[in-house]
Amino acid sequence: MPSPKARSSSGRSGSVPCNVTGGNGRYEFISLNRTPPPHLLQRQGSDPTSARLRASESPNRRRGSGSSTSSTGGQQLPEEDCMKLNPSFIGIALSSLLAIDLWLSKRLGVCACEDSSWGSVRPLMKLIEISGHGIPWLAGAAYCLYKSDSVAGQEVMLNLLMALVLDLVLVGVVKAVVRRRRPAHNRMDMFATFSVDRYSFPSGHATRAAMCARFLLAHLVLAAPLRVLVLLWASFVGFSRVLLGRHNVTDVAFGFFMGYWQYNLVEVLWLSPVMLQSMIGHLH
Ligand SMILES: CC(C)=CCC/C(C)=C/CC/C(C)=C/COP(=O)(O)O
Repeated sequence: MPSPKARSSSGRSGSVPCNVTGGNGRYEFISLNRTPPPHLLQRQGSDPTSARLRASESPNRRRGSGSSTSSTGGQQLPEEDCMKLNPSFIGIALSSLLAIDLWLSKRLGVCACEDSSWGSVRPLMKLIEISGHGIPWLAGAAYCLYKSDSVAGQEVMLNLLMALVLDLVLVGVVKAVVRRRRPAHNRMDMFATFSVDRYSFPSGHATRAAMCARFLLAHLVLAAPLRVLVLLWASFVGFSRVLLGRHNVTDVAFGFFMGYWQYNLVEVLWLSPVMLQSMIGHLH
């Protein structure tokens, strides 16, 4: 492996240096996508330093002038070098978004502990947290299913239960795959968590809030003030995750997005009484 210094300045065979010194001792920058001016090409070939560096190249580098190179006006550019020297626009945009996300989330984590600037409202935030937790929702849906005496009511409650379980599974899978750590300022004092809940992307509370809000609006809640209340509740659940320092903003934003689409999946998988009866029939 050539040293980093040698890699950045070498006039290796088949490649164009990022910068070279001109005759006046100043650096001249040239584009990788353009053919270098003849005086630079000539200097590449004759300069004893660059010749020495070319000679010390690794076999890999030398192979770079073969099939895995891109041609630029007769010059061969190793593709790996092009990628390093020209970081992609998407890469820069993502790193910038991530930096803004971390900065904003840290600033908004004003209830992360009791002595934070809004530490006094932490108990209220934790109450909102519990309202979006999986256990009260699963227990509530199971209780309503048990108490419901109409077929329509049982159908809705059974599908809500199925939606809640689906949400836990999907969020668990994404968390286990992405493995993004929770913000450093978070205190891990949440009640009843799975092992994947040490990861923060996406927010399980946000997915549940978005999915349940859509579910309630579609099947249960009818009066306009209650519909507004449901939407406010879902928004507060998401926002409280960042205020408590549990999540970064992007975890919650993606959680809302995922929960919204999860509801569409629930509609596709909707269990009708006829289907249930045939499933029960198959079991017997
Ligand atoms: C019946 C049964 C196994 C219930 C499990 C319910 C449970 C422990 C859900 C976890 C809910 C939770 C803490 C999610 C994490 O939410 P984030 O917003 O912090 O991702």
